[in-house]
Amino acid sequence: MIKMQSMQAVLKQYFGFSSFRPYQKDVIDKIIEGNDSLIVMATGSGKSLCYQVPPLVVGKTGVVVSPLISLMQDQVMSLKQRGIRAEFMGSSQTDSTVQNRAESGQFDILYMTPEKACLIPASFWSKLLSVGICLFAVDEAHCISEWGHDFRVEYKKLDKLRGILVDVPFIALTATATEKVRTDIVNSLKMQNPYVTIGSFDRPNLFYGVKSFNRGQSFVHELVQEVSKFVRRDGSTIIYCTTIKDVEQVFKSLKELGIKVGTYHGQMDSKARAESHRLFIRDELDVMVATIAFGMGIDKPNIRQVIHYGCPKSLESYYQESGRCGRDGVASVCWLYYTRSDFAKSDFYVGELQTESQRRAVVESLMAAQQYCLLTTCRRKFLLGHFGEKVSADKCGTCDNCISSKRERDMSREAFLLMACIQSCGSKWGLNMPVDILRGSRAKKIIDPQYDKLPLHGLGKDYSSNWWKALGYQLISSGYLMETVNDIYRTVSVSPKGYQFLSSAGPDHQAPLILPVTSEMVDDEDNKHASGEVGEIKSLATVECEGFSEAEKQLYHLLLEERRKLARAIGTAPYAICGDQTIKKIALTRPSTKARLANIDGVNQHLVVAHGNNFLRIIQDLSQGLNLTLDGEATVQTAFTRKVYPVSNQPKKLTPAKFEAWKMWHEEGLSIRKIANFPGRPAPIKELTVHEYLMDAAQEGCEIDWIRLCDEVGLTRKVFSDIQCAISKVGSSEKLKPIKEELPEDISYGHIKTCLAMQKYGISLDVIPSNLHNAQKAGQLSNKETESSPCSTRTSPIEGPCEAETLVQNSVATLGENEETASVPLTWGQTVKLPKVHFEDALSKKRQKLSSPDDGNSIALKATESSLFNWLKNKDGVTLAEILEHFNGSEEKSVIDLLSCLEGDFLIYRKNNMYMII
Ligand SMILES: Nc1ncnc2c1ncn2[C@@H]1O[C@H](COP(=O)(O)OP(=O)(O)OP(=O)(O)O)[C@@H](O)[C@H]1O
Repeated sequence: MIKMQSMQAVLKQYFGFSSFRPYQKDVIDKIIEGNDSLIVMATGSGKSLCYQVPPLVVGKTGVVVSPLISLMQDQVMSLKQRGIRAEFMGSSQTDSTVQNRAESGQFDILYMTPEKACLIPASFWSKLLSVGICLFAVDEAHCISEWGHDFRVEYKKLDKLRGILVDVPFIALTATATEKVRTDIVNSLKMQNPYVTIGSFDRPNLFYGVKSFNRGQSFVHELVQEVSKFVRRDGSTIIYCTTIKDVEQVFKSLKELGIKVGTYHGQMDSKARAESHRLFIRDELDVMVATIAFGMGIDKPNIRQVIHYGCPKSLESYYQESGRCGRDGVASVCWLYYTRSDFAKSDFYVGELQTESQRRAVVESLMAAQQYCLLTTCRRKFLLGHFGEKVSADKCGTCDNCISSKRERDMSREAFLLMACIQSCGSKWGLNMPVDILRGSRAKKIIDPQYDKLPLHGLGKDYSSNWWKALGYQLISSGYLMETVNDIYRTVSVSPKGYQFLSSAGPDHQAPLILPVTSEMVDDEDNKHASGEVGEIKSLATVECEGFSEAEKQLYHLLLEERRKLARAIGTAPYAICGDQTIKKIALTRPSTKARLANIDGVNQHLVVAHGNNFLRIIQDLSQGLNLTLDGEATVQTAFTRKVYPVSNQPKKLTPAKFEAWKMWHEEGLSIRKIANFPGRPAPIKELTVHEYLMDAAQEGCEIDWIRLCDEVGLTRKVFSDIQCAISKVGSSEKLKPIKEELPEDISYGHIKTCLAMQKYGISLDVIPSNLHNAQKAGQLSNKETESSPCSTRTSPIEGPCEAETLVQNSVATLGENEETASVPLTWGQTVKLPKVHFEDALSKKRQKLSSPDDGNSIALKATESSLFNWLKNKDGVTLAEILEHFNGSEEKSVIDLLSCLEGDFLIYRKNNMYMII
């Protein structure tokens, strides 16, 4: 329990977060207990926190091995902005004192390259061991395995440290690891009975889409126009190209449009690459055009779009690279553009590989990426399936294939021609040969084997070669054709299912064969240029600042600019100070005191201590200029009630009954109960069924007012967070039953499904008002009439100014003479020495000051700072209403003031409008 409180305190104090993400708490616990651990979790899921928190809890150094200097530098920069003592050791470290300071235990977190870890003398380790080392973490651990997609030889040598760091827990972390790679990691690092955590690979806030394109200048022109619009509206973009030539071409076109763009590739010298990287993460560049040399571990949270300009060489690298997108959890988009020629690059990727099995692995990886490109079903399901994760739903609702209603038509004649042609030329070629025959080619490769004499020669001239290849891949994915790999060569043959079709057909008669018209086919059939389709990016872009008033929007942008200036002045990245989402919350709540600022999710203690006064002054000045009041009631909910995609017509996959139910609820405002018992029905249906209809409608992109829905089904913040806890305990949201079993009886499947849907669409808990108008008792979804009411868009945050001494004063008061100091700016740009705050000391001293509980039976109980604190100590979180009920002898305003003071002192915190002890 004590450890838990410390973990929670560390989380808020240093990171500014009020809750752990799934798995984090358990993993941290296990590490603190001394277990070796293997952590396989999605990109951007927060793995780093698992090794960053333990050193702060136990007060010993955590050593982290990381493959890239730039990655380590970014991490160190961010940690320093959180008041954490972090450094890196590697060839580019210019500070010669780092090693001495490291071995005497002066760092909480110490990063090093694998080379450094292996080469540093044993005396370094023994000195560090004597002062205390709490973990040895290997980040991007898939680099250990030759089976991983990014093998590094030096990683293989880390095992020799096992004999030196005998009782130190070894932690391996990666976002992509097949079973084979996982076993390799555990064996290579000689892990002993490791605690293994494998989370979901899903990134629910990412939209996945694919398009075919041609590498012509006109396409590049269209693309850069769209990117420039996107950048202006939504934010940072990375464009990954497969060649340096493409990088240069796209870069040049963007530059000509006046976009702030940089490049990153292997032919740039290391200084130029580092500068480009630095400018991008510091928001000085809006677009980075790069080869895959740029990427692993980039944790700039506000990248809103990742475009692949050309098919990647494997789905593993696609997942890693697209995983740079939307790391703050906000909806973001990942587009992949491919051309047919990308699929023929096996020769290029196979390069120097010696063995057939290595070459085969590369070809198979490329084939999986090709399959992803040509898919007509849910891309997310395919991607997750590739990593061994089963998804029962056929549609995710947030990929291009799930949201667009694809055209289909009978292609039996064309399928007959292609399959017959493959059969006629002996099934020993890929798709190119039969397609060239059908298109009547007279190339040498056709004439020599006399394929021009085949009766099918020239019968397929009406379609382009790309059209035929698209059909070929449709037939492969629907099982009429089979593709086989021989060394690096692929051949296509007719499958038993295809034979069946051929044997019952002839040139003039075939059974109907309905297939989707893919985007490549559409281009051909409608004579439509691929470039015209780029425009779709726009309609799928994230909706920034939805629900903000005009003035709040302005304030948000001004605050972003102020954060950027501050970051520049202190030489850090804006996101290291705090994330965009935190700035949004500041723009909406406009705190007037440090206590209120500290209460915002994402605000850590270092920010409050070092920059709090400046932030408050700027918030005040800007708000005044925009006629906004301070301590505004957060219209936060509306800001995060993101619409999915507006739908005017019935989505194709939604049955009329479901669409009707959604229209009655959404457009006519009828309650779920009214819809279930609608007089027009032959017989009433269950309310739970109506609720499920609404969930299906949401899945199909219909707009849902989540506040109203939560209100109707009784999904309170408490219920929502109970469900989140249950999910994190179960470790997966794939099956509902185990989650339900972790929860009280009165929390229904309906609640769980709503909660999951909201998580999936990235809808924050903040949307749920603290006092639901109609909130039924949980679990009574089908029992009570819940007339719909106009949706409340306002919560009731705690009001009233805080007259408490400020956090800085408190903290300074607890410091001894010899406390360490940290350099922080006084105003934007100036720096002074501020005492380094030891939070635990402050906390314990504050606790000692408090007297024993005066929780009595008196009729009118008065709240004091200490009585309030002691009473809260025994509670698992209470609402303001409950506090007021208990301390019935105190005025609401004075209770709120006391709470603000305790919050300001970091003794209590507020989460989902519940007050808890840190
Ligand atoms: N509990 C939390 N609450 C809010 N944000 C969090 C939490 N934990 C981590 N984050 C944020 O999530 C982002 C991603 O975290 P992190 O860099 O650790 O991801 P990762 O799992 O290592 O991903 P990758 O494998 O792609 O590098 C970071 O910006 C981090 O600050």
